[in-house]
Amino acid sequence: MFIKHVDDHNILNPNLLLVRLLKKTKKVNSKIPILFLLVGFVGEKRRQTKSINRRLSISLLSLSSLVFPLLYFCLSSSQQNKKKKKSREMAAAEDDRIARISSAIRVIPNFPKPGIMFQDITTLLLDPKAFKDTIDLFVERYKDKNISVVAGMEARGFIFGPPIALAIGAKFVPMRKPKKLPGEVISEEYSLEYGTDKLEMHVGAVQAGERALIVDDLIATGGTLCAGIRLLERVGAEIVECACLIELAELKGRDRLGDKPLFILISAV
Ligand SMILES: O=P(O)(O)OC[C@H]1O[C@H](OP(=O)(O)OP(=O)(O)O)[C@H](O)[C@@H]1O
Ligand SMILES: Nc1ncnc2[nH]cnc12
Repeated sequence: MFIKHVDDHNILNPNLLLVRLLKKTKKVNSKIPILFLLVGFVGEKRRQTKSINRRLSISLLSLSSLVFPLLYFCLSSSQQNKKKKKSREMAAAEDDRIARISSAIRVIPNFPKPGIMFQDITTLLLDPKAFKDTIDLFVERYKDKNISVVAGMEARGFIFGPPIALAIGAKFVPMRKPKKLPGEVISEEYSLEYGTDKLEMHVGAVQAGERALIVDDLIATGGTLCAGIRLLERVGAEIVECACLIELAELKGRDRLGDKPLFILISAV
């Protein structure tokens, strides 16, 4: 209502301008412009009733209610622009890291069987920057997630799991192929892209209620990760996420994980 009133007096309406500015950006959401809005409003009310000098000083007050919100608006939008620029730069840096990781992985056709396009991560290990970037990307994602267990699948999960575990302050629990672990074990069988296998975990390595991350180099059919999930759930652990460097998306292993989230860096065909 006061907006219409000021229009009637045919003066520059700071309040109206402020309201338009506020409408333009939902992100300017602070008590400061509202304070100035109130000051302007009170000034406008009083301007109608007082002497010329009083009206002049009150008009100045009203004008300040335009200048300060404008300044505030300019400052906050420049801060928002800086934030947007920073997040664009971070996304670009992440893309660069993923591109480098991806190009460091070698693909060998027909290994170990005809028709298999083997994703060879040993070449990634030869590139210390790409290897470190791989670990860093996982660590950045999991460092504040209150994870106490990183479970790694034999054999290539043993390469990526331990550095992630150390960096996020979690213990590392190996999930091994049969008859490798010396203590009492629980085991789970699973099917692979090329055969069947079994995974085992030491009894007592993980306690009920612990928050676990499962790490492997690659998900193909999802059988290996499913076995890992079953082992951890049998002892009452909570699966926070499964993390793999590579996903063979065509094999739809992700679908076998049910409601367990999967994070991957690279999708391969
Ligand atoms: O999603 P899946 O169909 O279960 O396949 C993925 C698993 O296959 C590979 O390991 P592999 O069993 O070949 O063992 P290795 O690491 O000892 O070579 C890979 O490292 C994963 O662990
Ligand atoms: N295509 C593949 N490359 C590397 N490791 C694998 N494990 C299962 N399928 C694989």
